[in-house]
Amino acid sequence: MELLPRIKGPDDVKALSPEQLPILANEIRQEIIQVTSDNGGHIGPNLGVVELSIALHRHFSTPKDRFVFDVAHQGYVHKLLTGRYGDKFKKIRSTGGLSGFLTRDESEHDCYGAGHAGTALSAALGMATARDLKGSDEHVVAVIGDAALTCGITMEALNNIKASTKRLIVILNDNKWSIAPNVGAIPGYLNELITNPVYNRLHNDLESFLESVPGGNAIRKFGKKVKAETKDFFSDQESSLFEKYGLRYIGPIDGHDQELLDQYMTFAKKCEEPVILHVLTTKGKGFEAALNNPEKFHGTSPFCPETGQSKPSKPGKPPVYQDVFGRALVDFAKKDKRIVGITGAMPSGTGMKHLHDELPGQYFDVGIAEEHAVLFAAGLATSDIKPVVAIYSTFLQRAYDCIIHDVCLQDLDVMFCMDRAGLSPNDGPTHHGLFDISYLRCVPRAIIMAPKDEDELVDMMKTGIDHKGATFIRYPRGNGVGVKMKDEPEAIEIGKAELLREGDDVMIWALGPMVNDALKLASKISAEQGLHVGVVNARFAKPIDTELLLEHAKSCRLIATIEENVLKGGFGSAVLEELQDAGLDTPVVRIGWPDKFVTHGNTVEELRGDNGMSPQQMEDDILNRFRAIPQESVTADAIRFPSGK
Ligand SMILES: Cc1ncc(C[n+]2csc(CCOP(=O)(O)OP(=O)(O)O)c2C)c(N)n1
Ligand SMILES: CC(=O)[C@@H](O)[C@H](O)COP(=O)(O)O
Ligand SMILES: [Mg+2]
Repeated sequence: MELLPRIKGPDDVKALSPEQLPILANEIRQEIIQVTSDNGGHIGPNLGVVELSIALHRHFSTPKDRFVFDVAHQGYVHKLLTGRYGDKFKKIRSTGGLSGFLTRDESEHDCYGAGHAGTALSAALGMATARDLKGSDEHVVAVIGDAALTCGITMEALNNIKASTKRLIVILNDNKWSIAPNVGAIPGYLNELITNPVYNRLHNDLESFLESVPGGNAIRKFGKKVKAETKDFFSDQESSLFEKYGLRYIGPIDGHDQELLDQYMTFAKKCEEPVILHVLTTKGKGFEAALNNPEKFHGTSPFCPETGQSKPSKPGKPPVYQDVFGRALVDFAKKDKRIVGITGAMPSGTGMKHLHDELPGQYFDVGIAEEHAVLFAAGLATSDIKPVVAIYSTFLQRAYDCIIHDVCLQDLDVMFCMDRAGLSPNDGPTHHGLFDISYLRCVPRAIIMAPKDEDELVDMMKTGIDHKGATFIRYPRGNGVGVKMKDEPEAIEIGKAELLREGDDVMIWALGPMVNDALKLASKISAEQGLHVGVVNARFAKPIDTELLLEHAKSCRLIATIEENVLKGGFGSAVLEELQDAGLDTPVVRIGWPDKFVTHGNTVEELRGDNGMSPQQMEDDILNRFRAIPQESVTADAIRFPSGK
């Protein structure tokens, strides 16, 4: 009988014999490989933390003890060990299945949610401090990756630990990888700790502890030998960066050695000071294809479990927006050496890898450091460099003040390219880019564009590169619409919309790829309802083409807006503001995302249908609103609903 199905929580893990643990580890790996081959997901990070997660559940007991995982993309093993094996896990990241990250409402064992990097240490410190204030005795364990150390918030928390608590356990899961190879000074420093082990300064307590456990003496002797050999490397009083921050540094140890993990976890639990246990793991361990390509298998689409080959997508699909962006950026950067590209540890996801490969001198990966990326760009822009900052819509939320205070207030010339604007269906609420129009529209000097297709994306990049000031281009995850690309991009007049279809009953003002949905809708309503429905490709959420909008507001019975953004403060709100400012009361129906966090699901279409944004729902919204307008020339029964209502 397999072990995994019997594991309902930490007590079941603790009940296993040491001999059973590798069997359990293997079962977990097979389950993760199988399920992610069907659903896609973060297979690499999770295969790397199997033994570590087992050790955590053998030494601590959630929900009383608390685990805080950074990003929480590596929480699949924790979920499998806390009763979520089975149908729910088989649908992880899919409709009705588990979240691909931890969320507080999914399980009592998940004390803290995530999806964005860098939050774990601060949250864990908050929990430890709360414990101290209440006088309770639970353990708090933060699990952070090596790339989490490139994140400023992690360093802010590190700085605060010593002043805040006496007991906090930090597990540094060092696999040398972010999504791409980790960057900056941190990996080099961690490597120093590995190649010249800081060695945990065999204090009496650790030394006597190691004497008391089987095999401990060997570790103790190794430690003394290393200390002797490295004494010139580290003077006694300064052994590691972490100890300067007031944490006891232990490690590095093999994060796949279950026995070693047991010993060091036992020791860490006894520490009456904050401790960081540096474990070395291998991303993708147990699956050859992931070992050979850690970047691809950090977060992957469905694949063949035997070969690791991605499951074939429909032939002839249009290019994905990130690659259109990346290739165009290379072309622009070749023509203008002032152009540089900046990514926050997302070269492949943003398409910046194309610039890295072709013009490495004009490429910068600053790590998981979005605030720094924007400030770095601001500094570059003061010296006649044209920075192009490629950060997902959702991750750019991190750098909001830097956008306002540093780039726009100083009127600096920076172009922001925000991929994943719209839904990231499988990643869910932490990754949907549904707020950027709202959070940017109120910022003076911000110019916000959204292309209707991949060809217009490149035109908007040209527009942003030519413009002297802050421009933001937002576009969705995934494939373009398959239009022919111009040979040479053409800049667009700032604030100029594009009239695609005439109409005087209803004018649909759509933004971004929703323009294509709007054209289909207009044709259908016109054909079925005998209404004259027009479509405008708005192109700009700021500034709006006020002249054209007011012309339509005076000539049409209804203005409809459609956007891939929340309605609150979105593009439709901008249209309302313009009409009000002009003293016009033309009816407006706004179609966009509701004021809620949209869960994860299988597809964009499915989530749209769940949130009132299917084609039929959009059509009904428009007709309902049109029908409610008191108009002598159009009687209510002249409007037949497609469904015959
Ligand atoms: C603020 C933010 N920026 C970027 C990302 C994208 N991202 C997700 S995981 C990851 C790398 C994490 O590396 P590490 O912490 O070392 O964990 P590992 O995947 O190696 O286990 C990145 C950059 C994110 N989730 N949040
Ligand atoms: C966990 C994380 O934030 C990234 O791995 C993210 O899931 C990547 O998203 P894309 O797959 O849309 O690039
Ligand atoms: Mg890592």
